[in-house]
Amino acid sequence: MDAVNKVINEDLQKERDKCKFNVAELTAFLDGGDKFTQKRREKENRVFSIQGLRDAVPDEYMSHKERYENAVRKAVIMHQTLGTLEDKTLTEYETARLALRATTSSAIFKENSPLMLHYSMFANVIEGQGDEKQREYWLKKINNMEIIGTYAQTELGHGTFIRGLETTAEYDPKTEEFVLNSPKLTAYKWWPGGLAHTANHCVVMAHTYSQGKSCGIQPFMVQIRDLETNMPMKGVKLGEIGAKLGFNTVNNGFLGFENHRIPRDRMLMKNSQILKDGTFISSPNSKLTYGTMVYIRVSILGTMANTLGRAVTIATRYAAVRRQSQPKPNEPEPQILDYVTQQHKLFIGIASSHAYYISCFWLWTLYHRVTKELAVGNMDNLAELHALACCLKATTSADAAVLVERCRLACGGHGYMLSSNLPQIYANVTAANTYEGENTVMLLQTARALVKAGMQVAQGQKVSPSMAYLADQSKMAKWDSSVDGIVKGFQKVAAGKVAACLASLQRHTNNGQSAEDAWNLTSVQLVAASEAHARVILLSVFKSEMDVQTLTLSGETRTVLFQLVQLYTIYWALEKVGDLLLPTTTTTYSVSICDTAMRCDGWMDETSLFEKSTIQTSARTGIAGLVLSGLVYDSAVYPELVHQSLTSWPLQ
Ligand SMILES: CCCCCCC/C=C/C(=O)SCCNC(=O)CCNC(=O)[C@H](O)C(C)(C)COP(=O)(O)OP(=O)(O)OC[C@H]1O[C@@H](n2cnc3c(N)ncnc32)[C@H](O)[C@@H]1OP(=O)(O)O
Ligand SMILES: Cc1cc2nc3c(=O)[nH]c(=O)nc-3n(C[C@H](O)[C@H](O)[C@H](O)COP(=O)(O)OP(=O)(O)OC[C@H]3O[C@@H](n4cnc5c(N)ncnc54)[C@H](O)[C@@H]3O)c2cc1C
Repeated sequence: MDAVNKVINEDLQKERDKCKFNVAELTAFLDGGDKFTQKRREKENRVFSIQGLRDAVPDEYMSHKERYENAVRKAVIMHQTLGTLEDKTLTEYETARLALRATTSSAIFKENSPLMLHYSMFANVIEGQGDEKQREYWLKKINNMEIIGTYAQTELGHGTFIRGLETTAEYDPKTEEFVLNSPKLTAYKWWPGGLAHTANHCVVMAHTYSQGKSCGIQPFMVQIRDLETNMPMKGVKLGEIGAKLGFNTVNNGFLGFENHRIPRDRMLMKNSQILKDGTFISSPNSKLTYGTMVYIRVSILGTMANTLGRAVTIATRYAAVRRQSQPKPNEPEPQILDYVTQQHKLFIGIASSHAYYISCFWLWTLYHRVTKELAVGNMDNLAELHALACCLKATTSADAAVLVERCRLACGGHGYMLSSNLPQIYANVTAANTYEGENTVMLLQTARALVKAGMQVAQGQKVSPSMAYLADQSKMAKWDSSVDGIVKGFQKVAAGKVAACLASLQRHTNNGQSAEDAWNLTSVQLVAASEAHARVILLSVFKSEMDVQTLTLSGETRTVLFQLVQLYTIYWALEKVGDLLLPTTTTTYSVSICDTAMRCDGWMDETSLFEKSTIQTSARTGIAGLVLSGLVYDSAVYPELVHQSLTSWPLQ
């Protein structure tokens, strides 16, 4: 550890020496307590000390096949290591939190692993879709790696439209088997991670038929490879889908069936069942089959926090050590971190990483509550969970992709080097805009719920807690530049957009358009309303969680966390200034956003609106210190991170 703590650059040490807040306290806060910081460090130090995880040559100089084989080699080491580090004393929530903060588990190794789907979706779908006997039988095999699996839903012809999936499973009551087929090329499963060579089992989502009738899309546990020879089973065709923008060691593959027979008990029967005689018993809610996707969408907020956190750590460290240009004659070249434009590029990434992290755990809490309710047949809160998971997954992944690319750009030519790791981080983060529900489609799902809530409000009915603000008819007579005031402004914007969508839908149907065409014609506005709702949630949760969670922290630590909340809130107020300036259908503002900038003069200078979006130099040391002091990552892991003193950034 001492070697790892060796400072490699005097600029970094200089920044580090200025730190005024309690790094250990802040690190423990983000980890969930001192004991978790210790556990995380043990895990990270154990993994980082394994020489076998170091590539003999940079993997970009390997062939596609060599990279895959190298990834398998490391996956085995990681499994053996992380397996021994598994702490059975932790709750599921604590384990998830630890994994999220640990740079070793999800981020660097699992994310690009051929076992990624085995860890992320395979176990979860059995947990969520298997009946008690099936869970008992399969989870043991999965957890001790007797079988390796993936989640095979997407097909060549359909990814978004699950009800359009073409893989068929026809029940044969004579043999009490299902016969799986891929009737057309478009029915081939296409994309599942690990499917090409790694997985020997998978959960297949197939259009199921029994007694000549459709039973909808059901999940099936299917063995696709012989456990001894690893060759494809009879009636199973497998292969690799080819090189991609990223994830090139995840081994994404294709899968086709030709009269492949499986026993009846391979249909996962927690929610729906097919009896021996072929009688179909449908699920109380057909969308329970989609449960694993909701689980992953929730976890994607954490993945975005972790991924963006790594990118902004790299870029901010770089900005502390890179010296460039000579704005003041006869003075040394300044650290590029002293340029306000550089701060403007990076500090929002630091704030966003924390906002996603806090929102992830807030949403996890709802997820676990709804999962418990579903277990006793209570579906009341499933729709709200689905709506939140969709818009937050879409918004955080879209923002993270933009901000990671901005981190790359902020490092100039060196950011374009693969050795910076920023291109690889970008390749991974941008995929989250597509997988687990393409972002536009996800935003439109939330828009469905918003339109429904808007109509309920109009009829004086109660709506779900996360949409309750839609019923707030109070006028914002004067712009309030506090965080709470800006959050309220965003609530008015979202409410106005929802109202405008309702008006548009009504106008189109009044003009004779069908409901579906009216929806399509209004879909751009619906996506915007859904994003506005996501902004309300992200901003309000970040603030409200900080209000509650930081009560026991010291003054300096609270200050720096609330500076993040303020930066995040005002950044988005300025990004969405057009929405905030526009009189919405439910609210008009007598004061413009410029007054906000005026009121935030502790933050901003008094010139153009654009310059008001920058962070004064006096605050430069503040936010940079957060990441340079190891807030985003513990300095024990990135010892060369600097501690940056915080100036007293005026709080509103
Ligand atoms: C974290 C690191 C690891 C990452 C690993 C990543 C590897 C990647 C894996 C994958 O990508 S797996 C494949 C993921 N694929 C998808 O996400 C497909 C997206 N499509 C869908 O989810 C659905 O097709 C749809 C878009 C939701 C539409 O479904 P459907 O056509 O059946 O329903 P609708 O008619 O639109 O809506 C009907 C009704 O149902 C409600 N609903 C829809 N989905 C859910 C759900 N998951 N949970 C609860 N409720 C749901 C929907 O809101 C409608 O309700 P009402 O409005 O009628 O009340
Ligand atoms: C890296 C990666 C890993 C993946 N891993 C897996 C995996 O392990 N298992 C698995 O099953 N799948 C996996 N997928 C597939 C992924 O789930 C799908 O790509 C995703 O669901 C999008 O579906 P699609 O590719 O068919 O795109 P499409 O749905 O065809 O989207 C194309 C365009 O059409 C638009 N569109 C589609 N439907 C609508 C609509 N109703 N309204 C408006 N616009 C619409 C979309 O917005 C988008 O702009 C992975 C994908 C990637 C990129």
